[in-house]
Amino acid sequence: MNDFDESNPGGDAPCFAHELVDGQPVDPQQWRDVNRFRKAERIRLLARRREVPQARLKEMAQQVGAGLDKLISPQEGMVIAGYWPIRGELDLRFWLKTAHEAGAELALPVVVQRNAPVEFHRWAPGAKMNRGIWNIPVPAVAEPLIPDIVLSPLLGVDAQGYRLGNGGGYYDRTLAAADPLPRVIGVGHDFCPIKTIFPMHWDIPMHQVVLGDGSVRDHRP
Ligand SMILES: Nc1nc2c(c(=O)[nH]1)N(C=O)[C@@H](CNc1ccc(C(=O)N[C@@H](CCC(=O)O)C(=O)O)cc1)CN2
Ligand SMILES: Nc1ncnc2c1ncn2[C@@H]1O[C@H](COP(=O)(O)OP(=O)(O)OP(=O)(O)O)[C@@H](O)[C@H]1O
Repeated sequence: MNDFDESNPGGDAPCFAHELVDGQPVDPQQWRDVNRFRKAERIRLLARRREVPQARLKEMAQQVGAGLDKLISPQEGMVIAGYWPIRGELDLRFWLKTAHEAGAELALPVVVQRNAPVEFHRWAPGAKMNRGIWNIPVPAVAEPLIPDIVLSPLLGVDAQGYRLGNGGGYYDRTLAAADPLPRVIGVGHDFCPIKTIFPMHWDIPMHQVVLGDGSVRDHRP
């Protein structure tokens, strides 16, 4: 396109070859490049996870639990969303159980519709579960709750606190629709950090991140 072409003083028609995400234009070529990078990183990090022995996964979960203890004082009236571990994610159900015993209410993410925000449904340790989309276990009784705190499982996290997840955009959509924004605490393995995920306008940085080496990072107030 040449806006200064004298034979075409009005300039070319503006380029509408943009896709809209959340009502905002996204340059398709940039998104293609970023998507390719994220895909490769997901594959690398998932492979890395698969190499971790069970005993080390347990150790890392304990470390994350200790980190969460420094950040959160579970109490009555507090709603904490955890997750049911899949694909080598850290199993923090022991920590959730303690939080529940301290009076906090718990919830798990449920994909109720593809490419839409997730809902958080009430859960307690031992509750009856069903298989949801992608076979992820979800509470058999669907009682939506609004969490104050969301523990968000990471595949990767960048230096600014942006999350690389499974690639469905579920947490991003959920947080974009949430008002007020809950406190989002990313949790993951010690090898999750990457330099940048090349954040796009819909990516929302997490408040804090706790990793399997016991580290706790603050990213936003
Ligand atoms: N434990 C846990 N529960 C969770 C999440 C999570 O990351 N961890 N989610 C956090 O978002 C939601 C589920 N997100 C998911 C996103 C994509 C895929 C998935 O399998 N994607 C396919 C390709 C995409 C497709 O088929 O449409 C794949 O990876 O092969 C699975 C879960 C809700 N529950
Ligand atoms: N707020 C939003 N509204 C509409 N689409 C969105 C929104 N947020 C993300 N998406 C879409 O979701 C897709 C995946 O996004 P992204 O790569 O950030 O996934 P992710 O955060 O790794 O996945 P997940 O949250 O499921 O673990 C992108 O194609 C993006 O366009």
